[in-house]
Amino acid sequence: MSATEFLELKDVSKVYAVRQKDGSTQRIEVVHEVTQTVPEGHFVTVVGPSGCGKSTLLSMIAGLNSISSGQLLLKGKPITAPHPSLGMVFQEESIFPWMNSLENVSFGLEMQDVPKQQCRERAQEALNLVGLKGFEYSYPKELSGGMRQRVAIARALALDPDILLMDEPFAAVDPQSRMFIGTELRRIWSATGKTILFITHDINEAVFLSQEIWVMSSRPGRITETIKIDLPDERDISILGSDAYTQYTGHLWNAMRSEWEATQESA
Ligand SMILES: Nc1ncnc2c1ncn2[C@@H]1O[C@H](COP(=O)(O)OP(=O)(O)OP(=O)(O)O)[C@@H](O)[C@H]1O
Repeated sequence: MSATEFLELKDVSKVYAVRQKDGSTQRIEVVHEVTQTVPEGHFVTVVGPSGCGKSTLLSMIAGLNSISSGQLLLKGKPITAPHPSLGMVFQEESIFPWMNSLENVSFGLEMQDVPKQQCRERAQEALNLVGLKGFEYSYPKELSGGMRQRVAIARALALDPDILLMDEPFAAVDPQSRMFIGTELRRIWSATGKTILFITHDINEAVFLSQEIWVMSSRPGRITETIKIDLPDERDISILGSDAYTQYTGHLWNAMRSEWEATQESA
């Protein structure tokens, strides 16, 4: 399989029917003709102003939302419904408060009728991978926000997806912890070789994490720029002071400012 055949978006658009005061519906285009490819094993981040259609784009790739036109292909096959090869991690904490970490991570596997013993083994492996060995029997309220999100990542990884879709997964984590959990995510990504598609509002996080950043325009969301991040693969927080890092964040701030200004003008 050539790299371009892994995840392909060809002229993908999304139109929502938005209910009006008089009960009628108005068709609003939210995503406009997005054509992009994600090679297998890549880490791609989507940034753009609030409401530009980032989550809509991700939910279409997850098969949770239909496309209005265009083509969306994973390994050459159309994505039409949620699929086990697509793992999702959301912004809001989605782990169950009444289950401990091991039970939370096992849950998805049990739903797929994986034998109980195998569920526990795979859940334990996933928890080890996200650095939560020793916290298997802790309940969510006994973990920090960052640790709870790592349980959510472990739950997605335990299902061994081809691609991990992450919609602002660290939005509720405090800024300092966020950079550390970002370092953890890079380590998990290197260890598993998974393809990751990540959404964030945080420019520093986008540059720190990614190999490639897609800048989305204000609604209807188009990809206005694809930025390759040519920073060393081994990234830790020491990179934050480097000239190259500062240049990328500066460039991204400017790109985002133009899009933000466009949202204000159309408001
Ligand atoms: N099911 C729906 N029906 C109608 N409109 C919707 C629906 N879901 C989202 N929208 C609208 O589509 C637009 C894009 O929403 P989306 O959540 O994709 O944007 P976003 O870029 O992820 O926003 P944010 O950064 O604020 O999370 C918004 O104007 C939103 O109101």
